Amino acid sequence: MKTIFLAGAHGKMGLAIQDMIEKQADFSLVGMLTTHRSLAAIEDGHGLAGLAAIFTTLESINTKADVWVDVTKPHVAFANGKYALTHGYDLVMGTSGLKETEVDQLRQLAEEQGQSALIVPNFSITAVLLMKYAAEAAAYLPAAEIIEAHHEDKVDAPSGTAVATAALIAEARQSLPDIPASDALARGDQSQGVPIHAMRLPGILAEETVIFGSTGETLTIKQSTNNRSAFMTGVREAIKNVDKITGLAVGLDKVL
Ligand SMILES: NC(=O)C1=CN([C@@H]2O[C@H](COP(=O)(O)OP(=O)(O)OC[C@H]3O[C@@H](n4cnc5c(N)ncnc54)[C@H](OP(=O)(O)O)[C@@H]3O)[C@@H](O)[C@H]2O)C=CC1
Ligand SMILES: O=C(O)C1=N[C@H](C(=O)O)C[C@H](O)C1
Repeated sequence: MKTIFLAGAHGKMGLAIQDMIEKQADFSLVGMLTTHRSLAAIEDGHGLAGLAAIFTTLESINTKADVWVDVTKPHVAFANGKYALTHGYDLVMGTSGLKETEVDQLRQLAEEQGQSALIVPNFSITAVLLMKYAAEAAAYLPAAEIIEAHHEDKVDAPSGTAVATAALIAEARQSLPDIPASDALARGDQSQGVPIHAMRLPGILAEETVIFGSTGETLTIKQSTNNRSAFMTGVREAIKNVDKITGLAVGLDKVL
């Protein structure tokens, strides 16, 4: 049996994860961190209220679990991750937007505390495959740009998936592309030398396109997520297998 503490339990991902947990015979949700604003949703009957303890601050938590799953917001995720790793939890961090320095600090904490941590930029299998194929292509095609599109509520940009994809491309390519210097804002934000263009629109959940350019040809790799159910197999596998990680790892592929 895996006991789980869910932070961000009444957001869009949190509610979907509660449903997923309820269907697993070997998972038990023991605690949830949420906000005062979300208490209304709980009163309206959303989620597993009554089956797990609900907390609204880190200081008030008085329960323990094997795994802390975080699907909150970028400005609170680092504090949550630190709390989890220093209070006996393994950590599955789904929240995007952590800074590189924060990831480094969480890695150090996981090592010091003997806990396991998995940061998952994207729980969907198509996104995991897109990142794998993009890294393979980058070894032959160094010039690449990323276009990501998300729903209008997403607070961080570029997306965690786009930043992770850029890191994989940067690591895999053997030469640097010749990107002409430009002050034009429309050239996107660069992450590790890979331009990323971000869109936020109603009607879209999450999409990523990577376009590689070469002499007289291009290669386009694209994935689309249309429903949050696409993330749930990945969340389940991350919870089941996070304890196999030593220290901190990034990417769902590390537990698949
Ligand atoms: N790795 C992946 O595959 C995926 C990652 N994500 C990421 O997961 C995160 C959540 O996404 P989503 O569910 O769509 O966003 P939501 O805004 O719907 O949910 C976030 C929830 O966290 C709550 N929250 C805010 N502050 C705290 C806090 N201090 N403690 C506990 N809960 C808090 C929010 O409450 P309130 O509204 O009151 O502020 C809200 O209910 C985002 O960073 C997103 O990028 C999303 C999908 C897939
Ligand atoms: O906020 C979202 O919705 C998503 N966030 C993650 C990201 O930043 O890449 C994963 C997925 O794209 C959905």
